[in-house]
Amino acid sequence: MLTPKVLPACQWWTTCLSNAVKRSLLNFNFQMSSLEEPLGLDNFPSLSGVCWIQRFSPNAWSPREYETEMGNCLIEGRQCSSSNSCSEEYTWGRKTKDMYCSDSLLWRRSSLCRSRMVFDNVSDSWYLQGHQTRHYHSSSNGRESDLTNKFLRVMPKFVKIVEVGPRDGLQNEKNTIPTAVKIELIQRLASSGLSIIEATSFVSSKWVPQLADGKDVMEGIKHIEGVMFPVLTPNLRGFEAAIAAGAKEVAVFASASEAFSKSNINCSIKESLARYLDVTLAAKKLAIPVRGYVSCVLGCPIEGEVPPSKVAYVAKELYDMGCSEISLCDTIGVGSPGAVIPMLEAVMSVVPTEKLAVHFHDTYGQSLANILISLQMGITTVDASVSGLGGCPYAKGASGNVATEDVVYMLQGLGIKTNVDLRELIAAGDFISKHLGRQSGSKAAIALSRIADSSKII
Ligand SMILES: CC(C)(COP(=O)([O-])OP(=O)([O-])OC[C@H]1O[C@@H](n2cnc3c(N)ncnc32)[C@H](O)[C@@H]1OP(=O)([O-])[O-])[C@@H](O)C(=O)NCCC(=O)NCCSC(=O)C[C@@](C)(O)CC(=O)[O-]
Repeated sequence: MLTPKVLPACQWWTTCLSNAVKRSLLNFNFQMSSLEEPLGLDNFPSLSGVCWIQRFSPNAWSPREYETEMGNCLIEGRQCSSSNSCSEEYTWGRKTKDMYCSDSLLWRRSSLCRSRMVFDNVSDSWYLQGHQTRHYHSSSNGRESDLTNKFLRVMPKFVKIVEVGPRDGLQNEKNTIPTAVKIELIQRLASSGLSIIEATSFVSSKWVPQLADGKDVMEGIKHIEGVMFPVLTPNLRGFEAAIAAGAKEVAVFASASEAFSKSNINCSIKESLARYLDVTLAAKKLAIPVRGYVSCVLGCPIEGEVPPSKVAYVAKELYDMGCSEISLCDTIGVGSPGAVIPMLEAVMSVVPTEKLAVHFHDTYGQSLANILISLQMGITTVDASVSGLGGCPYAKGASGNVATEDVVYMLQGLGIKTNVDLRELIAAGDFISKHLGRQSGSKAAIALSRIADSSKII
């Protein structure tokens, strides 16, 4: 039972909570919506992930100040204990409009910023899935912020996104995409704020016919300023063609798997490295930066497992020959964070972390988790493809790359800057998806397109 002394304190806290929510939400016109539609975010106020975090950080509200002596609190007329047991349990599916505004808002807020909301632990969080419980318990001062910091302090403030859609994305399409469409896609991507967009390839058109118009694409985008347009070059011939077409940055692509190297570029790893040495030497003379890709870092469609030591070897070779950045590619999207950690650890022991990028395909739905763990390990450059376009023609079963929209959405939720306007990016994704006649591969883009006014969210 609550003592008479405790009861007013709790009621006051409940009122404070409700008022704080109302004040903090920019005087929005909040309408209750059915929690039967958990993603119905139409009425969300327009706040970036960062704002949400600042406004709703546990410290901002200092719930511990309102905790009862007994560790109990009466919320909305129900008594719950700090042990997370509650006399009445509700699943979210069973929640209805009867829920109080504050409850609904808290759930919505935690849902929107779920990736950023790292609190004490599940039982101490603002929202308790499956429970009506709302207890703002803190047994030791500053515990929430310590834990929040523990997870977030390692995160970079800025992540550089390398957009690979026009190259990695479109190289795999069955139907040829008109050059004009490629150029417009690149223009739209550049308008969204992306500053590095891999534009095309200078490879054999017999091998990759979809990108046979590389020269024309380069011609069509040469007026775009402030954006780097690296292109793929498999050998010196490709490098020379790329430079003649106006390329200011190129990329070479080796593999950590012998079988994939043979299948993709028709030579062994050793032979490919010799070719790339020619490219990097030629590039050095022209002060052209060379990006190096390592494919199959978490598995090969032919060989299967690929040891981290092999990945580290190829990455170091590329780095030593002068590649300014090494992108580690899970070509078939088979890896999960448990595999990313040892792979990155091996590569980081031979190549400086700041020279590394990650490149995930989303075949098994692991890309965002893999990116998150990579960021925690110090990576600050992420490859992505608008609308999740992509796949390698020589890696059967590989699905598209992680969608750039999903990456930007996650990074925004973490309060990490990218300089990318998500709305413009989604518009670019819509453009190419419509052209290809299929739905976007970006979950964030699909979800946001269903919302009447997405400007309230992003
Ligand atoms: C490497 C080669 C050229 C070897 O190709 P080849 O057939 O082994 O060797 P070749 O030297 O005999 O060349 C064959 C023909 O291509 C010509 N050729 C030769 N070089 C070029 C060139 N640069 N540009 C245009 N044409 C070229 C060459 O002149 C010849 O023409 P032909 O005499 O028969 O008329 C070929 O295997 C090739 O082009 N492979 C490219 C494969 C490719 O682009 N794969 C997709 C990109 S990699 C990828 O997707 C992975 C990545 C990066 O995204 C990361 C990931 O997720 O893993």
